[in-house]
Amino acid sequence: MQSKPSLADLPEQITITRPDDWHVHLRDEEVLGMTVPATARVFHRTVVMPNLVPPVTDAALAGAYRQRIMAELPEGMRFDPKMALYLTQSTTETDVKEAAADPTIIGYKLYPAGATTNSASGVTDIDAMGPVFEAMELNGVPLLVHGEVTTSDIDIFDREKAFIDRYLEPITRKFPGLKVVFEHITTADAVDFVLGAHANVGATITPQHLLMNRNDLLVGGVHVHNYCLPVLKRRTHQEALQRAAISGNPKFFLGTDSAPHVQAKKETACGCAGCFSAFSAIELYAEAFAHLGALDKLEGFASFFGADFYNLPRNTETLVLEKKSWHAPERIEHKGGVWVPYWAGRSLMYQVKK
Ligand SMILES: NC(=O)N[C@@H](CC(=O)O)C(=O)O
Ligand SMILES: [Zn+2]
Ligand SMILES: [Zn+2]
Repeated sequence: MQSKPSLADLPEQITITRPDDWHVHLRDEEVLGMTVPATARVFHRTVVMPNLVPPVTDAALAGAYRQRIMAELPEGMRFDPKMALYLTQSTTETDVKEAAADPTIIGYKLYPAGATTNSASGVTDIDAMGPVFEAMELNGVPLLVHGEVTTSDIDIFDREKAFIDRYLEPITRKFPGLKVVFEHITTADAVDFVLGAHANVGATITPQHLLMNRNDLLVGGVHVHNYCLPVLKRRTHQEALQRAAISGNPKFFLGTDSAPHVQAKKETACGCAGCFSAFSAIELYAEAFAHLGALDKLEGFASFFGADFYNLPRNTETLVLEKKSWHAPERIEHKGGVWVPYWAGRSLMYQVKK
C-alpha cells in the first residue's frame, strides 16, 4: 500500500449505514458457533456460500442450512443470511424456478469444477449450461461466479483473464438480462471487463486483494495465511482494484470472502486456500480506504451498492468506526479448533464502536 497517511489527518470516527457482506463462507456444524457471531457483529445481510461437503444444491438444503446458521445467532443481533445455491451440471430449470420462489435464496454460485475449495461438484461443461442460465435470466435469479479457468495449460496468474474471455464475456452477452456477480475480482482485466459490461454485471472485492499483492504472499517466505483463490496478483492489479473500490461506481461492492480453514490445514505442505477475515473485516476495509484517502467512499461500497445491485432495501441501522488503534486477533479458538485469521496480530487504525 501507499505510505501511511498521517494518523492525525484521519477523522476521529466515521458513521456509516450498517454494511452487508455479499460473499462469506460460514462453514457448518460447530464452526457456525464461531463464524455466525463474527460476521453478524457487523453485517446485516450476507451471501452465504454453498461450498459445503456435500454442497448446498437446492432450496431444501439451503433452508436447513439457514436454520443451522440462525440457531447460532446471539440474542439481540439482527442478521439476514441470503443463501447461494451451488450450481452443478445437473441443475435443472425446475430447480431454478424453485430457487426464484424462495426469498431467502439470492442466486446460484458457479464454481468451475476444481477451481477452488470444495468445488469438485462444480460445473464441468459451462457451455452446456445455456438453458439453465436462460431460466435464471427469465426468473430473475442472479449468477454468482468464481471466475477462473482450471485447465493446466493456463498459468494460475492468468486464470481470471482467461475465464473472462472464454466464458464470462459470452455469458453476459448472450443473457443480458441475467444479473452476474463476478466474485472476488483480482485483476485490472476484471475491473475493465466489469466497467465495460452492461449494468447487470457487478463485482465483489475482498479486503486482502485491496491490502496486498503477490509480494505479500511470496517475498521472504510463503505466507500461507495470505493465500486465497484467486491468488493475489501483482501490484498493478492491486492498484486497479483499489481505484475501482474507491471510485464510487456502484458496480463494485463489498464481499469479504472470509474463508476459515483450521490452522493445521493452512500451515502444512499443501495449505488450503482462504483468508479468514470475519473478525476484522470492516476494519480491514476501513484500513484500505483510509490509506487511499477515501474513507468517504466506504459507505457506498460497503453499505449501498450491493443492496442496490440485488434490488434489496438499504439498511437503516448505522455503524460507527472509531479511530482507535488495535490488533487483529492472533488466533481464534472455538470448541477445540484453532484458526489463524487473516492479518493476525497486525495493527488496524479503526475499530467498531461497541
Ligand atoms: N477464496 C478461497 O480461497 N477459498 C474459499 C473458496 C472460494 O471462495 O473460492 C473457501 O471456501 O475456502
Ligand atoms: Zn471463489
Ligand atoms: Zn469465497
